This record gives sequence, structure tokens and C-alpha cells, in this order.
Amino acid sequence: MAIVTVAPQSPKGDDTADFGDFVSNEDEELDLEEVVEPWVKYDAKETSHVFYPIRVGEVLNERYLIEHKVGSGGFSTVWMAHDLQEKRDVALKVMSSGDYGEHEVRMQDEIIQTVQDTSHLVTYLATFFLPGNGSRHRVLVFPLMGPCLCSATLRKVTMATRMSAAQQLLRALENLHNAGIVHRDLNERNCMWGMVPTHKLSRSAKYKTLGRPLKQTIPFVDLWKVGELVRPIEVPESLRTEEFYLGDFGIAMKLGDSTVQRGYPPMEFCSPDRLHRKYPSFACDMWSYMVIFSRLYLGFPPFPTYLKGGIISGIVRSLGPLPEDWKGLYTHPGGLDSWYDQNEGPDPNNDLTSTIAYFRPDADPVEREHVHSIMSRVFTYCPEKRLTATQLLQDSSFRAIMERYGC
Ligand SMILES: Nc1ncnc2c1ncn2[C@@H]1O[C@H](COP(=O)(O)OP(=O)(O)OP(=O)(O)O)[C@@H](O)[C@H]1O
Repeated sequence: MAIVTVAPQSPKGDDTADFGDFVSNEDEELDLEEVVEPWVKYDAKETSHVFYPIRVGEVLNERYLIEHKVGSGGFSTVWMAHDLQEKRDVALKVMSSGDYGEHEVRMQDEIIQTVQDTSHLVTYLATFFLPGNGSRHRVLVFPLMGPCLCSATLRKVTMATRMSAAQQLLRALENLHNAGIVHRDLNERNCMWGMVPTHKLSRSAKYKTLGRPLKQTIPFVDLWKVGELVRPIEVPESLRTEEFYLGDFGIAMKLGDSTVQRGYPPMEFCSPDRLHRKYPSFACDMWSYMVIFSRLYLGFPPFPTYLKGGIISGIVRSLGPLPEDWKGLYTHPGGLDSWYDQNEGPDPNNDLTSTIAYFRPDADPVEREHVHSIMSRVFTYCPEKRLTATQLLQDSSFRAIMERYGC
């Protein structure tokens, strides 16, 4: 794929264009601060991996007109842009300075070449570099997706939609695993519904539908180019499609790779074996998948994080003690000896059966039994005993739940 390095430009003859509103008072400024990346991420004095400053209305790589903000993560900002060449809207993932993005591009290429069906994986359309301040930034161009699996979206969608998403995600994962690739970072922000194409809308219609960009020039940092902190789009239900996708291969690996990118999924999604220094495996992805399945089915996470000791205490309360020989291997501070006490069992008031009954009182006993069977065969400590994606897709309880919801 051709990689071009070009400086950004302003759209010619478009200086009257509307690109959103600057914050007009301190309250708006504080509200904005809640939903944007911290400004220090743009300060080379604070971090060696700075974000690239971008302002709404500029054109990157002579081609991508930045129209809005999508979001940000630890190592990237994501922008909604209009591809002036192909006349479609895309998402631009602009990586921090340094080598960020190189591994993701390698994994994406591997996926494009070896995964049989990539239709539910978010793979890149193009890539280029932006020259930064003494460094460069990798940019990945993606199709523009809809909302990720956040609570606000979950509340709006039917059970049929949620279970269809669970099935589509499992098929996507099966495809990835069949090609020998472990995702390693399955979590709610990397799972997205599709989005109806917006390129036929005028910019003002887009802003009406997705919210006007509320923005502020990046404060406190003496920057080499203008950049803005921008409130992200909110995708309305009318633009969400029923397709469900898996993205972000930033720490994915081919099984057997000698070098493994550092990183874990967020704690609530991470398998307990990974948190006890076990090697990343397909089974780790399956644990994370089951946390997502639970989010979709129950509407809530399956294990609480508020107990002393955090998520692992929540898991132990529900499933019983961790294997004794894992003692001393916990990767984080604050581990508890009680997690490995084989004399303890699951708390009957907070085990999987009661969690399902508590969150889904409307489901009949047969349905609950199926869901219990699904969860308990994946929420198992021994990675070797966890169902694989293919096994779960063929599992009679999984099939029964999918049939119940018309999937
Ligand atoms: N192609 C896309 N279309 C629409 N939204 C996207 C797209 N890619 C990413 N996003 C959204 O942009 C936000 C930032 O994504 P990004 O991959 O930068 O970070 P993250 O996955 O949230 O965090 P981290 O990379 O630190 O784990 C997320 O909310 C994600 O759902």
C-alpha cells in the first residue's frame, strides 16, 4: 500500500465554512474537559509519545477533510473525515508520535491476507504519515463505524439486536482464531455497530444528526501548530445498523510469535489466567468475549469491581477460589491470599445463577439455565477447559438462546 508523507493544508476557498462552536464560558469548558483527551497528551514536555494536534476544518494528506471528532484512546485520537477523493466519510486514527501503529498495521496486513472472512473485522482502507514536531505520526484510515458497546447504546437496543451482536462477534472471533490470531484486547470500546453512510448529508445535516462540534483550542501547551479539543460525535439510533464489528488490533498477535506487544484488555475484560502471568491464548479472548456476552445479555457486567481486591474478588465471589498454584503470580499489587483458599466456595447469593436471576428476572427458568450453561463453560479458570469460539457457536445452549431471539 502506498504511503505518502505530506503536510496538512487548509481547504481552499472555504473560509466561511461552519466547523462547529468554540466554548463560550467556563461551564462549557468544564463540560468539554470531561469528554476529551487530557491536554497534556499534546505536550512534548510531559510525554515522549505526543498526540498530533488537529483542528476541525483542516485537510490531511491533501484528501481527508476533518469534520468532527470520534474519540480518543491511550495512543491515538480518532476523527471523522470526509474523503474528498472517494467522496465518503471515514474514521482517521491518528497515532501518537513514535512507533505506535506499526504493529497494528502489520497485524492488519496479516488479517487481510490470512483471515478467510473479514466482513466483521474493522480493517484499514489506507495509511499515511503526518510529519510532526521532530517526529512523525502514523494515520490509519478506517470505514466510519457506529456506536461502541457503551451502556447508553445498550439501553436503547432490543434483546434480539443484542443477541445478534453476540453471535456476529463470536463468528468474527472464530475467523480470527482460525487464522491463528489472538486479539488480546476484546473490550466494549473495540466492538462497534455499523453506521448508515453519512456522505450524502451536507455538513450542517451531519452536525444536526451527530451533534455540533463543541471545541477549544488546546490550552496551556506552546504548540507548533493549531489543534483543538473537540467533543465527540453522538451516533443516534437512526444511524446505527444491525451489523456488529470487532476492531483495534493494536496488541493482537499471531499464536507462536516470539515477541509479544505489551498490554492487557481493561481489567473487567481480562481473563484471570492472564492476570496470573499465563501466556496470551485464544482462551483469554474467550473469557473477554463472555464478559461482553454477559454485558449484552444481562445489560450489566457479570462481576463487580467494587469489592476489596477489585475485579478478581468479584470473580472469586461468583465462581469460587482460583487455582492454588496461581498464588504469588498475580500481576498487580493488592492481591489477596483468600482468592486461593480452596476451603471457600462461590457465594450462593452472588454466584452465576443468582446474578442471572437478579439481572434478568423476566427470563424463564429454561432460558436462564441455558445462559448459566453458556457462562459457566467459558468462565472457567483453566484456559484449556474453556470452550473455543467454534465449540460455543455449536453449543446447544448457545444455539437455543440465539433461536429464542430470532438470530
Ligand atoms: N473506525 C471507527 N469508527 C468509529 N469509531 C471508532 C473507529 N475506530 C475507533 N473508534 C472509536 O474511537 C474511540 C477511540 O478508539 P481508539 O482505538 O483510539 O482507543 P481505545 O480502543 O478506546 O483505547 P486504547 O487504544 O487505549 O485501548 C473508541 O471509542 C472507539 O470505539
